[in-house]
Amino acid sequence: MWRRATATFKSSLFLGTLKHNAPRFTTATGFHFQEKDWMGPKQVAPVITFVLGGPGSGKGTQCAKIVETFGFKHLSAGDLLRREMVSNSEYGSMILSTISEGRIVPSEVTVKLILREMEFSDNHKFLIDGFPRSEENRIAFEQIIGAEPHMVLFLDCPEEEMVKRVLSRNQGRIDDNIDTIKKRLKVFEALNLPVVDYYAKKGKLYRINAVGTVDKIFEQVRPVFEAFEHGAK
Ligand SMILES: Nc1ncnc2c1ncn2[C@@H]1O[C@H](COP(=O)(O)OP(=O)(O)OP(=O)(O)O)[C@@H](O)[C@H]1O
Ligand SMILES: Nc1ccn([C@H]2C[C@H](O)[C@@H](COP(=O)(O)O)O2)c(=O)n1
Ligand SMILES: [Mg+2]
Repeated sequence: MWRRATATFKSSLFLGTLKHNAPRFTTATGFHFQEKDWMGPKQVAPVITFVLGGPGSGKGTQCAKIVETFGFKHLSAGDLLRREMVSNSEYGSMILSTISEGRIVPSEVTVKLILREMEFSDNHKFLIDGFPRSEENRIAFEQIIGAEPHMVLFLDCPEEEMVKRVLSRNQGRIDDNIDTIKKRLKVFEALNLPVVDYYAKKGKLYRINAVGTVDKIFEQVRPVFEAFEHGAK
C-alpha cells in the first residue's frame, strides 16, 4: 500500500494514523513524508496530476486511456462523491442536493475522500479528475495534503459540444439534464477557470483541444505523459 509512506497530512481527520515523532522529509514537489519505522527502501514520492475541463469535456474518457497506457490510479472527485452519497454517509443528502443543483461540495469533504483513496492505494501515480473545481478546492488540497500537482491537464471544449455530449451520455446521472448542465457551466466558468489560469501562470498547465475523436485527443495527451515519464527517469 502506498500509505506505507504516509504523508504528514495536516488534517486532524487522519492524524490518528500518523506517527508524530518519526523523521520527516519533503519531496521536490513539497510533499511532506513522515518515515515510519517499518518503511521499506523502495518508497517513492507520489506523482499528482489534475485533470480539469468543463462538464462533458471528456475527462473520464481520457483518464481511462491514461490509466491504460501509463498505469496511473484514477480518482474522479465526482465518482467519489457519488459513491459517498449512496453509502449512508452523514454527507449523503448534502452531496445529493449540491450535485443536483450543479454546485460544488465543500472542499473538506472532497479532499477527505481523495486523501482516503491516496492513502490506501498501492499506486503512487495519481490522476485526479474534476478536482480542484474552485480556488477553495485548490487551497484545501494544498493545506490538507501538503502537495502540489506535477502537471495539470485542461480539456478545452466549446460549450455546445459539452452540452451535446452530456445529454447523450445516458449513465443515469442526476445532473445530466439541461437545467443542471446550464448551472454547471456557469459554475465551471466562475470557479474552475480561475484555477486553470492559476496553473497556467505557474507553468504547469497543458491545454488540450478536446474536440475530435477520443483517439485524436489522446494523441495530444500521450506526449505530455511520455515527456513526464522520460524526465522522471
Ligand atoms: N472526444 C469525444 N467525442 C465524442 N464524445 C465523447 C468524446 N469524449 C467523451 N465523449 C463522450 O461524452 C460523454 C462525456 O464524457 P466524459 O464522461 O468522459 O466527460 P467528463 O469530462 O468526465 O464529464 P463530467 O465532468 O460530467 O464527469 C460520454 O458519453 C463520453 O463517451
Ligand atoms: N471537486 C469536485 C468535483 C465534483 N463535484 C460535484 C459537483 C459536480 O457537478 C459533480 C459531478 O462531478 P463530475 O463527475 O462532473 O466531475 O460532483 C464537486 O462538488 N467538487
Ligand atoms: Mg467525469
